[in-house]
Amino acid sequence: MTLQTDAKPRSASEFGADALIVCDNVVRIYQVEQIEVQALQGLDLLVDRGEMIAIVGASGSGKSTLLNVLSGLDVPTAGRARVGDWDLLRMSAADRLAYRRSVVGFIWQQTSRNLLPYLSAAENVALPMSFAGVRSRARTRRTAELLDAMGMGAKAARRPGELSGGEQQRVAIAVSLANRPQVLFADEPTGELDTATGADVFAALRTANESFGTTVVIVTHDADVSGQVQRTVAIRDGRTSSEVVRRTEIDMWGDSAVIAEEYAMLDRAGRLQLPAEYRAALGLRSRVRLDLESDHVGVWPDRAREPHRAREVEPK
Ligand SMILES: Nc1ncnc2c1ncn2[C@@H]1O[C@H](COP(=O)(O)OP(=O)(O)OP(=O)(O)O)[C@@H](O)[C@H]1O
Repeated sequence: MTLQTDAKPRSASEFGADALIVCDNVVRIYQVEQIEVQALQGLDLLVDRGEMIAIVGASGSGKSTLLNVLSGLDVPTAGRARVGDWDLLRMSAADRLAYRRSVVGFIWQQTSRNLLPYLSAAENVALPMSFAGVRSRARTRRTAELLDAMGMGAKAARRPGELSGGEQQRVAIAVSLANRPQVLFADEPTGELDTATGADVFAALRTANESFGTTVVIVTHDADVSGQVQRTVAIRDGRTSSEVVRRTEIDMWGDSAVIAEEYAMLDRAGRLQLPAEYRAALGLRSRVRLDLESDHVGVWPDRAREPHRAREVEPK
């Protein structure tokens, strides 16, 4: 089987050695007739076990491609991608099936795509356990536990067509958790829902994370969702471009406030992308001057390029 390549243990210095999900310089190129489309252009991403994160980005930035790679549906062209001990570039077809069946769970935006319409909610949840050979009594017990946790215990006998969109998504989350996956990937899980129903589905994802210990990765355009997770990773042009990290601070009067800080991503070669608005505001172009201070690095425009300076240094 697949599991991490060579029998060597991961060295502590390896990029993301302790992370559950590691994308290291991942490239995915699609060939459409004679044209190459670079959907992922050297993407780096680390996700720790137990995290719940959101991935955001404009249309075409590579979010779906990344989810397809991480969920084992697609294979990167180059780079390194690992989830737990599974090397996503070297899996055989049989490994891929086992990986998709028991290591990862998936929630699609289209509610109808997550459930079989002719089975009840309980039968939908039990099905992946049947495929995995879980015995009948254990299956029944876990099905009830999951549907209760998702607030769907009372509607276990209903078919998807007899449930609202939000209820279907909550059953879908129960289905995805059936075989105790390490990670749950959700692609716009609240995209088809109104705000209140979306909040219920987000609460169910939080239950999956907090009560079942599942790491949750959500691709979303929904600012409400991305504002409620500890970390939001932004993707631009097939790379991670920035992260917003949120933490709760309690002041001396005991009042808590969520502090959100935005970070730019520094890749392993030390490269950093400055936001376009910063570059425009200071006229930063091809060359900048760096100053190392005791607690930060200053980035300054290239003075030699300013018109009056340029004249001073122009050769006669
Ligand atoms: N199967 C494919 N064949 C060719 N090009 C593709 C394929 N899938 C995606 N692409 C291209 O790769 C780039 C990234 O697409 P991707 O679907 O990952 O973006 P996205 O961020 O998920 O967008 P959206 O938010 O619209 O779903 C786009 O330029 C897209 O046209």
